[in-house]
Amino acid sequence: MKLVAELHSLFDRAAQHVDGALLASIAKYSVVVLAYYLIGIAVYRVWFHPLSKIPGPKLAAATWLVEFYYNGIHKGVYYKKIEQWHKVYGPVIRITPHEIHVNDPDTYSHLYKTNAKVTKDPLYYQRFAGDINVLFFAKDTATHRSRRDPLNNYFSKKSVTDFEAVIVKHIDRLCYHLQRHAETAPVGAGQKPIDLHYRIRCVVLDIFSDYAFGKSFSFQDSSNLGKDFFDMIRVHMASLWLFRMMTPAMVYRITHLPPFIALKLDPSASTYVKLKQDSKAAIQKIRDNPNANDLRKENRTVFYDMLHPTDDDGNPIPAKSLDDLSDEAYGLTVASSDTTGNGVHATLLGILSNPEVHQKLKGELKRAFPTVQEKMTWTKLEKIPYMVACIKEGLRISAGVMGRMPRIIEEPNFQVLGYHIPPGFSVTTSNYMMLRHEAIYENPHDYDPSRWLDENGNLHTHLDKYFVPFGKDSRHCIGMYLAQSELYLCVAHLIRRFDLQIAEDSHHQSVRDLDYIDCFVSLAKDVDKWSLKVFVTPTD
Ligand code: HEM
Repeated sequence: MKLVAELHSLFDRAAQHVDGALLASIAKYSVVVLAYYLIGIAVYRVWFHPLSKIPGPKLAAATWLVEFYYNGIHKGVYYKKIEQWHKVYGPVIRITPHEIHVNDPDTYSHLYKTNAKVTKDPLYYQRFAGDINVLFFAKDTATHRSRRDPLNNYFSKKSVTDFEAVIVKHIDRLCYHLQRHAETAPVGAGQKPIDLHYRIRCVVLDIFSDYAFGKSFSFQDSSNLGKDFFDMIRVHMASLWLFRMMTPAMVYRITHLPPFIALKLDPSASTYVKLKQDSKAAIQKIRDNPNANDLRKENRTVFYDMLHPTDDDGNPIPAKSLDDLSDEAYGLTVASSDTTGNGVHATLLGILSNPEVHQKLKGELKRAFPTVQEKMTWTKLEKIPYMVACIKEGLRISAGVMGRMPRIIEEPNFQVLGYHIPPGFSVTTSNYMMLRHEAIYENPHDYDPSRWLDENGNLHTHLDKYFVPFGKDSRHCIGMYLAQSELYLCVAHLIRRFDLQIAEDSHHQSVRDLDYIDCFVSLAKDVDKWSLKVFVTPTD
């Protein structure tokens, strides 16, 4: 009451004359009012909020600043903090004022099933990119379906298999560069190691750009191996945690500034601006191609189909604008790059740092493909149990999406391990924790393909229920077949065609050393420490 009376007298005085002392008083009282307001909100969130009974650190329940501290300031380490909190507070914890994190395999299956009554949490997803018209960020089920349906067919297993020749063409290019490197000098007689870090990621992007636009970025043959692009993703992803503190409208405006303003404010945004401009130009070219309607099936691209969408009965429906399509292109390019790149990286590192695994896989590949000229296909590779086990283990360790995948609950009676979660609040688990859960995997941080095999060397299926690198619900990865075919073919070609030997000055000597950033896609935490340097000898 005293405060209210003082504010009254303050406004009375303000009405009579404005002077410096008065302004200072206004500022002082504004700060006091704001402080009371913030304390009030924090008290409400911690003790009176519908989620107040959920265990967890009080500070994280009171404010989003805790998440910002670990992810924004300490560069994406919140997932590690959450993992520690689970050890202290149990499998269900509150990690932001409106979000519950669960570390329990059976809850994962309950939350991420195709018919679950949940939607992606807009507070998490849209705060990062604004309300843009792309698949990844679609909020409600109807919008999501309208964005996913035109793409589904294109990313089916059959479509990816039909595209295999192009995938292999880009992997052959990588093998060509390795062959050339091996010719500089034999191992032990002056050959320097070659770093596969960017080379692997370039293959992935060259394949994706060919798939999406019908024209490859050809990063493998560029002088800096696409480094600008990958650096740009890391800068963009790191800034996302700052965006989360803003409204979607503000984020949209920042990420859609006219290029000349964006470049003035931040010259390092040039790769982002260029990528958006290039993809828009590529899409425009497909649109304006006078022969577009005559394009043969095998020449069609993702964006050809998106420019000519049809409804379920095959009738044409209006296409998205060029700006929206270039946003979609950006989203798909980012979603496909480090996820798959890290998968190949972790799988190779796991194999090469375990001599027994390396020899066994090489032996199996030699048995299935006796000469290096023999054509390897994804279908044939999937028939080799040890190969499948090696890829599964790489996908498990690299986890694709390191951060969480929050879903808003719509069911009125949603229960998680005895806690009631009211509709409208957000529940999440993490693929990283699920794929390294101690109750499911023995020595979960080790690369061990044998965990996927029975005593006769055949694949067993009893862990499949928990194997979720691509998610499980209706929002599961649309690119999962493309990613898997790249992984199988890239790893198999490199292991069958070369003897690769990790150099001692390669930063990582085992998958345990790989350190990631908490985000939509798993990014290398400290990219300078992610070299994968190898000596190369071609095999007969
Ligand atoms: C090893 C590689 C990959 C892994 C492990 C992976 C994993 C995932 C996961 C776990 C999700 C669900 C994310 C969430 O709910 O927040 C997801 C979604 C998605 N992924 Fe992937 N991904 C990979 C490669 C790709 C590729 C190659 C593409 C390119 C087309 C892609 C495009 C997408 C898209 C568009 C979504 C959103 C789908 C939707 O909301 O309907 N991903 N991915």
